[in-house]
Amino acid sequence: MLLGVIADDFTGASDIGNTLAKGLPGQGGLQTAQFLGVPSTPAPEHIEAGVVALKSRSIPAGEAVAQSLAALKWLQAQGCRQFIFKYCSTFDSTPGGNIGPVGEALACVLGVKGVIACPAFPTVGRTLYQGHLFVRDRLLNESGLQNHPLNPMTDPDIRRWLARQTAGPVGLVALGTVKAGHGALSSALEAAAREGQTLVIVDAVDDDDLTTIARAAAPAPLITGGSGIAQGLPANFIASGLAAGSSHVAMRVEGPEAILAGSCSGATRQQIETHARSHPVQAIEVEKVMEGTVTPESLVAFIESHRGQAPLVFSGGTPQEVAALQHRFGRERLAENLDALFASTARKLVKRGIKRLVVAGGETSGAVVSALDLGALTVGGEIDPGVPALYSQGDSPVALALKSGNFGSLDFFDKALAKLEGR
Ligand SMILES: Nc1ncnc2c1ncn2[C@@H]1O[C@H](COP(=O)(O)OP(=O)(O)OP(=O)(O)O)[C@@H](O)[C@H]1O
Ligand SMILES: O=C(O)[C@@H](O)C(=O)CO
Repeated sequence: MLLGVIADDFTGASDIGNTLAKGLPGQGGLQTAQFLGVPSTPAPEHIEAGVVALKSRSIPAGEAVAQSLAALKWLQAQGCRQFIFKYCSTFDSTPGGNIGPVGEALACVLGVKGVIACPAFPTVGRTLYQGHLFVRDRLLNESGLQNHPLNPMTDPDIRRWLARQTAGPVGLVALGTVKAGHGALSSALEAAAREGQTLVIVDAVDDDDLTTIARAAAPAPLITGGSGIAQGLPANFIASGLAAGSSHVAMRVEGPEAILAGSCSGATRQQIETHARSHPVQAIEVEKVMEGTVTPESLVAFIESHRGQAPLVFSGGTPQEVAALQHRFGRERLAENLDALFASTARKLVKRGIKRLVVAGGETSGAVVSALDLGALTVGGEIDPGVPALYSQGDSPVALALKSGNFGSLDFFDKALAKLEGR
C-alpha cells in the first residue's frame, strides 16, 4: 500500500476513498479499499490506497487518539509512505477535540511539524479564506452547521477553533501564498515548522489551490484535511512511477433495497422530502424509540412490505425538534439509542437478503456498517460528489452508499440505488 488514510467517520472515509479512486481527469486514481475499523489482518496485495474508517469524531479525545494511532500503526505495517488524517469539510469538532489532539498525536509519532490542515472542498462549496471556512456563500457558523446535533460549529475562524483543541500554536498560510505556487507554499510550511507550529491551516478556494497543495504535499509524511486535499495525490504517485493510474471498479448488485437516514442535516431533510413524493417513507417516532415501542422489527416490517419501491426510514427532524428531544432525553443517550436502532435494523435486513443499502449520516453509517461485519469494501464509481458506490467482497456482495449528511443532489436516494445496481 502506498497511501494510508485515517478517517474520523465512515461517510468521510468513503468520501476520500472516492477522491483517491477517481484521481484527476485523464490520469486515473489509485486502487482503493475502505476498511471498517483497524483490520486484524493484512490488506489485499493489489490495494494502493487504504482508508481506515473510524467512528472517532464525537468520542472522548483520548479514545480518538488511541484509535487513530492504532490505525497509523496498521497502515505503517502495510508499507504506506504517506498518511492522511481525514476529517470533515465543515471541520466538525468541539472545543475539546478531536481534530487537534489526533492531528498533533499523529504528527508527534511521525516526527513532523508544519503539517497541512485544510478542510476545503470547493466542489461542494466548502472554501477557506484567511482561515475562515465558508459553506457556499455563508460563513460556517451561519450555514446550518451551528445547529449540528453533536458538534455545533459556532466559529468560522478555523485557526481559532483548532487552537482551542491543540497543545501547540496553530499556523496559517493564507491564499496569496497558495496562489503563488507549490514552491511558495512549501517554503511557508517549512517556516511554520521552524517556528514550532505543528498544524498549519492552509487556505483554498478552488481546485487549482488543491492541486497546488497536493504538489507541495508530495514529500510530506502527514497531511490533514477534508477529501479535497486528496484530489492531486494519486498524480504524485503516478508521476513518481509508483502507481499506474487505474479506473474505478464498477459492479452490478441486484436485489432488494433499503434506505436508512439518521442525518438531521438540511440537505438530507430535503432529499427525504423529494423521495417521499414518489416512494414509501416512514418517519421514526423518536419518543417511541426511547419507550421501546418502535423497534428494529417494526422498521424491517415496513421495509419488507415495500420491497422494490425504494423504502426509506428516517429519524431526523428540524433543529427545534432535535433540540427538544435532546433536552428531554440527553444528547448522548438519544444518539446511542438511534445508532443502535439503525444498526440492528440493518443487521436484520442484510440477514433477510437486502443487497443494496443506502445510509445517510456519518455517525449513522458508522453504526450500521460496524454492525454488518462486511470486511474491506471496494471503492467504486461516484454517485454524487463525495459519495461513491461501495461493495463488500465475496460471491454475494452487498452494495452500499454512505452519504455524508450534507452531500448529494435532491434525488440522491434514487440515483444511489440505480448506481449500486449498475444502472
Ligand atoms: N430526531 C432526532 N433527534 C435528535 N437526534 C437525532 C435525531 N435523529 C438523528 N439524531 C442523531 O443525530 C446524529 C446525526 O449524525 P450523523 O453523523 O448520522 O448525520 P450528519 O451529522 O448529518 O452526517 P455527517 O456526519 O455525515 O455530516 C446521530 O447521532 C443521530 O443519532
Ligand atoms: O468532508 C465531508 O464533508 C464529509 O466527508 C464528512 O466527513 C461528513 O461527515
